[in-house]
Amino acid sequence: MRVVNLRDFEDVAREKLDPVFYDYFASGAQDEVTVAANEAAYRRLALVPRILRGAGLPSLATRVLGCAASMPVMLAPTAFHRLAWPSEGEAATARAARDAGVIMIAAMLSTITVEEIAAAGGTLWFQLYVQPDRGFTESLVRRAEAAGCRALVVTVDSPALGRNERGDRNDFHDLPPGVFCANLRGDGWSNGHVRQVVLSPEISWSHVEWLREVTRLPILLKGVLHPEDARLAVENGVDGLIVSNHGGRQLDTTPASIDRLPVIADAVAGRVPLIVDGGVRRGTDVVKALALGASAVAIGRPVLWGLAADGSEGVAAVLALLRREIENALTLCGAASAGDLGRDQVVRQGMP
Ligand SMILES: Cc1cc2nc3c(=O)[nH]c(=O)nc-3n(C[C@H](O)[C@H](O)[C@H](O)COP(=O)(O)O)c2cc1C
Ligand SMILES: CCCCC(=O)C(=O)O
Repeated sequence: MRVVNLRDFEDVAREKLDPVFYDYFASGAQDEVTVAANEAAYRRLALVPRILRGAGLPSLATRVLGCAASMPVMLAPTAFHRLAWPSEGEAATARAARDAGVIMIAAMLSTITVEEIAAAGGTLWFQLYVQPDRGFTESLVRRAEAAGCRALVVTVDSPALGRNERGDRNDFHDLPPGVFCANLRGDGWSNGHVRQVVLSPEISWSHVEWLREVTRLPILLKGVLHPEDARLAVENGVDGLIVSNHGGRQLDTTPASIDRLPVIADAVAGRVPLIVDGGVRRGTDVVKALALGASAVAIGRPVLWGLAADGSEGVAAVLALLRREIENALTLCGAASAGDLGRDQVVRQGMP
């Protein structure tokens, strides 16, 4: 099959993957209402182009929290890349991100260590699930710092694991032999013993305060949907927010993340950069997010589809396709760069 867009990669990946792993990647919580809503919401938004602005070819390069990126797209943290590409896992993803000049947010639940991911040499941020064991959490932060990660992304939408019914039907509750959460096999643990990740409902703002003292890295909160939480985050010294519903994998029936972006942009009023993820599949989706106040978007599943299809080259192809689409959409919008878009260039389809 000839692959011409991001959705085509999902078809290729579905053919290649063990159906149980495919379901793990594709699925969301319960009825998957939010999974569908994330993509549907972009389709309900319409782009209003400006004309005759002589913008020339658009520049996609940007900076987020001091990190240069060749385009306003980053790799969302996703767990268990060796389920998609067993030989190399996240190392293949990291090479593609490096070569494309985009920021990769390495998941704490990666199947090779953060040090091994960092060896690719690209710009890396580290995603953390705060563990009730503060000593262990701090040791993960120190490892991420030492590996050269440039920001800490604290996932805050997971006080418990979402109810994944495809996983239940498939009885998928353990990783296959030889695949494990490499960062959780810490020093002092007997060979082969891997800590269990704990998703704790006790995580609170006090942990954010504590992390603020533990590290000088910029801290982003991932999974913010309420404007009051966005305000509290800024008050608590957080440096950036990821507007996200975890790709519809945590609380089902949450709103589409792109529909929350404007209210959160109003709440933070430019004080910290916003990244949005969930359902971004087209260059036009990226342009809509930028126009509505995002500094960048992040993509989750499309990266996994590229990885499953063709390893590092598959991820590279996904990023190249998206780049071309963003360039095309910006040009057709009359914009010279991401910053050249106005909020007035996005309206609800069917509305004046
Ligand atoms: C298979 C899979 C694993 C994920 N693992 C994590 C994770 O470990 N930590 C995290 O913060 N988010 C995780 N996410 C959520 C993503 O970071 C992101 O929010 C989501 O995938 C964006 O939606 P999209 O897949 O529609 O692009 C995961 C998502 C998927 C699909
Ligand atoms: C225990 C968490 C699993 C990783 C994750 O965040 C996801 O699958 O969405």
